[in-house]
Amino acid sequence: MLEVTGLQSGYGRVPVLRGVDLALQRGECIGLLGRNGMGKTTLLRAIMGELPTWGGQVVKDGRSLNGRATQLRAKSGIGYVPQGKQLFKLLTVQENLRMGCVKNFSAASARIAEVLTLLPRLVPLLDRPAGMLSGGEQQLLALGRCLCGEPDLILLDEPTEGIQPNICDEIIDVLIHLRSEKSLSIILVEQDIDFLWSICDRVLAVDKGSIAKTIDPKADGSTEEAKAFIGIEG
Ligand SMILES: Nc1ncnc2c1ncn2[C@@H]1O[C@H](COP(=O)(O)OP(=O)(O)OP(=O)(O)O)[C@@H](O)[C@H]1O
Repeated sequence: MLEVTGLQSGYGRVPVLRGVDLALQRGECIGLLGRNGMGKTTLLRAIMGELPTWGGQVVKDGRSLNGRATQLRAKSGIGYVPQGKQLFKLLTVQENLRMGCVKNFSAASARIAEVLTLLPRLVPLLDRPAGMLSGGEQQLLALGRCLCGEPDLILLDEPTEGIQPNICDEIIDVLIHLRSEKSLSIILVEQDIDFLWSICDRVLAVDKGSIAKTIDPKADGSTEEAKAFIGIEG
């Protein structure tokens, strides 16, 4: 469903992605792992069209997305939950969810109701400004807003950063459910190896703007391999 070939991108005139290749099937989850500044966020942003494609191709469901604006990529079924969440802090939870209904605004109420069945913790918070939620609640809202766009592929950038374990578990449960019930495809940037290993079919190790190796989470010694790659002892 997604094929990225030879993708090059960066900031200003500074190259970051130096020819990234990856392919993702429907219902598959791949993780991106790597040390700080290696290009993981840049890769998600380039797939989403927030950064220009300098070389290579991003193809979804057989159609090239090169030259297509972020909004059109969202309409093609890609959802993005950026690091730092980028919520509308002064708008309520309900209004933020409404803003996410990019595919079919006229059916927003029904879609929001559906998303709230997956994220019931947001129900009592619907009238509260997003800026007055806890960090974990904001993360759930960011995921909920993304799901309101009815994506079939979501790009998640460090969803567990700085949040409590119980909310991490809720996020994992929702992702596992959507993957198995709706064949949602996921690209997940995460530093938390347990999280990656709980959900990913493959983990791609990103180094200096390209994919250095592919790790099979089911293989013996794979967590040690991952820790060695990002420089964690033990
Ligand atoms: N807005 C920006 N303008 C210029 N350079 C940037 C910008 N954002 C990131 N960079 C640079 O691009 C490189 C890759 O950054 P990126 O955020 O993709 O790394 P990352 O692998 O996601 O790291 P982290 O784990 O720290 O989030 C880094 O050298 C970074 O300093």
